[in-house]
Amino acid sequence: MGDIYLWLKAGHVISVIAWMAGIFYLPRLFVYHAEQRASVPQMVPVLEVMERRLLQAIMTPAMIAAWAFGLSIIAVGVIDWGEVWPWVKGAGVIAMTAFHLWCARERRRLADGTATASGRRYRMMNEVPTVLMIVIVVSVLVRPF
Ligand code: HEM
Repeated sequence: MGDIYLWLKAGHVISVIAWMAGIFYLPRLFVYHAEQRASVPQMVPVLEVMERRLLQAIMTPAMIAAWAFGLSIIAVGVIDWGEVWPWVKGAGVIAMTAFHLWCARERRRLADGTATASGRRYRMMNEVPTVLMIVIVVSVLVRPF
């Protein structure tokens, strides 16, 4: 069992890295998209392709893999649900997934021209996954509660 647990954790960390790489970068592309739309319109189709590929080819498969590996680790049965940290991590992960879904919705809105958010708003939203990532990693590795 020890072996499979370690392989599942390796798969989990690898897919989380790919998911986080995309989730930190996609809102940056939204900032360029919102701010350059009027001044450099020839950038728009390029940004749309970059956003779609990043989300559909990298982030969504990586998120599904992170969930699948994470739930498999839980199924192996090593989590003490009497402690607080698994619940804090779980809340952080659900919030991260909600942020992913917000990104997917904004990508669609930017592509069909119905997005209303400013570059400044996308810049602020860009901080959300950073805060969540810190909460998740500290809760699972330091376990302060
Ligand atoms: C997608 C849903 C997720 C589920 C179901 C999940 C579940 C788990 C589980 C059960 C463990 C093993 C805990 C232990 O036995 O020590 C774990 C470890 C870990 N997870 Fe997740 N997780 C998810 C997402 C994330 C995310 C988004 C991050 C980072 C932003 C993350 C970072 C980590 C880290 C750093 C570890 C510790 C690896 C180690 O012990 O070396 N997880 N996760």
